[in-house]
Amino acid sequence: MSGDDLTDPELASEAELAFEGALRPKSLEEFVGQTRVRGQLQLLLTAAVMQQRTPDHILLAGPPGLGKTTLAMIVAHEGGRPLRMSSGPAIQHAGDLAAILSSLVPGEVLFIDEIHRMARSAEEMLYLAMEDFRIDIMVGKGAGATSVPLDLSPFTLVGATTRAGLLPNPLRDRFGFTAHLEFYDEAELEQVLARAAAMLGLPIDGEAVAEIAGRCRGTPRIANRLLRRVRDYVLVHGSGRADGSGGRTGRADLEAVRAALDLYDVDELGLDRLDRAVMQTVLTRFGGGPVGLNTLAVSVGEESETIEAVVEPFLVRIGLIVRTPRGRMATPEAWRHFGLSERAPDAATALPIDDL
Ligand SMILES: Nc1ncnc2c1ncn2[C@@H]1O[C@H](COP(=O)(O)OP(=O)(O)OP(=O)(O)O)[C@@H](O)[C@H]1O
Repeated sequence: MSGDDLTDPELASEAELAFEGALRPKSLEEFVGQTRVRGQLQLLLTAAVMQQRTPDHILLAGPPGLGKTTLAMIVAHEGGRPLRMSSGPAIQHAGDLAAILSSLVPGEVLFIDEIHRMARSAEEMLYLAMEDFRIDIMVGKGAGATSVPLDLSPFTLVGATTRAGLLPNPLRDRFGFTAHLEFYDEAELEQVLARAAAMLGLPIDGEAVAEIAGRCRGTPRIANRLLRRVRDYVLVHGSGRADGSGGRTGRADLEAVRAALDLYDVDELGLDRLDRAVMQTVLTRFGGGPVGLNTLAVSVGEESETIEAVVEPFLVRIGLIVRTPRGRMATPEAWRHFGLSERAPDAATALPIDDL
């Protein structure tokens, strides 16, 4: 994994998936942060148990790596229900969805990740399934085609999306509850990291934990990933102390964290190359903006969906960019962070991307 990939909340290698699986909290109580969402979910799940029915359908919205899959697993686990996992891109025809829905057992939790990427025909089938636990299956073709109703077992749909705005209203309205996951604050990330370090058997200093928490884009997935790189660093070099007194099995200290994260090009705000490229484009090529999303995406050679769902929410959150009706604009803080003084757009004097 390169330095860029290290802070990409969407990427996850197989080894990382196994590692994530081991670190996933299994209950709402163990789940760190998102206090409001946790309270709302707890109420919804408890009420369903008291009424002996399947919980309402749940939509989890928010940037990648904040715990949507983990929460879906918890919904199943807390209710002692089986879990079926699928994803929008895997459902390209209504038939794909019909096959899944018709094989659900009573009370099963169906998790559909990236639900906004499901085929339109499947989406329409889902409306009836969510509302009446029923689907209509088309048999035959052309004039002779007939629709045959099929009853389904009651189930709970947990949909996850990084782009709630892309879901058609009829689908969004059929979820009984929508949870908007927020980036985690540093105290919460410190808890995530301390828990993960303990599970990895990695002794780590408090200030080292705080340093990682400040550089992981408010995202537990990145926090855990950076922690793994720090663990590697300590394993190979010992702790970061100049005198090497940490030894090969040393503690992860502040020096080790700084050395490991600098090695992977993760700066003190957690910005990676793509973030920096976006900021540089806004600042130097467009004089601080406003600049439209598509122009920005083309300028940095990235898909606008990635800029909108992954890069921008974080840059907005840390106050480097604001969204205005006319486009994205850099804040005074952005000019300061990049050591530039505000000036008019001037393509001729734009810095090459590698200068930042
Ligand atoms: N609140 C939390 N407390 C502790 N660990 C967490 C929390 N949220 C997420 N994690 C950790 O972060 C990792 C990523 O979480 P998860 O896969 O649930 O994110 P996601 O939002 O579903 O991401 P994606 O949309 O990319 O699938 C998991 O391994 C989990 O251990």
